[in-house]
Amino acid sequence: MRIDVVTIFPEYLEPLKVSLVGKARAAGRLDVQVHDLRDWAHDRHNTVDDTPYGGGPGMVMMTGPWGEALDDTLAAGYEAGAGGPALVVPTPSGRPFTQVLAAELSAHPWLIFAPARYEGIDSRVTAEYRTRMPVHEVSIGDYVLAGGEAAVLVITEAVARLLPGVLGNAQSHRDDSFAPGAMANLLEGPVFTKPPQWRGRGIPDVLLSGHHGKIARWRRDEALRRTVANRPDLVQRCDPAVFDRRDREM
Ligand SMILES: Nc1ccc2ncsc2c1
Repeated sequence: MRIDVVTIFPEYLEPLKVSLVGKARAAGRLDVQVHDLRDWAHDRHNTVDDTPYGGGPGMVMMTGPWGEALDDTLAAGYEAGAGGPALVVPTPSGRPFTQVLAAELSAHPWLIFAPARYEGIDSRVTAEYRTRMPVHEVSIGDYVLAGGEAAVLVITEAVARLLPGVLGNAQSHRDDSFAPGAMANLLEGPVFTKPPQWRGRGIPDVLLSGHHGKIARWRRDEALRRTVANRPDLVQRCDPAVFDRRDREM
């Protein structure tokens, strides 16, 4: 997969050089290119925003720099042999980002991220590029951020870990709270590792029993307990088998 990010804060994307995404880049499974939008703002002040038509607070990112930046980014990607681009626009008014959407995005061979600052990007930009490629407007949640760069980090990590060969232990993403399967829509329960005693706190006996059926049911029960407490909205989406009282692995 190729990822391009066009942003006025390229340094915000430095974390894409470390950890899982950094390793995927080093292994050649992911090619990430970050571009400074101001390189396509040609006035003396490298202006990328202006006041909104119709009035109102804040500033809107202008068509000019974005159009030139996206055209050049597309040309460079095609030149490098990439194909099948999709534009990803992180925005609070976008479709909620979920594991399902992460899987959808991971199916594209090339993602171009256009994180906005200020009040957003002139809507003609997405209208223009919708004629050439899929455009995904994506929200990572209902809170106020200064821009979309943090969302690029979140979306990129969630997508990269779904790419073939990126996760060392294939089991890991099958066990995720939000991955398909019998434990889907259940939050992860408590986890423990050595030492067996820490500040007078031990390990639940069942986890030391070696009884896989009992361990599996305990984990289901604890996951259900946490899901009811923190995400009651997910409970109705759980596989009915999680409520099965028998000691059995699922
Ligand atoms: N403020 C805010 C909230 C969610 C979100 N998702 C992508 S950019 C963004 C910005």
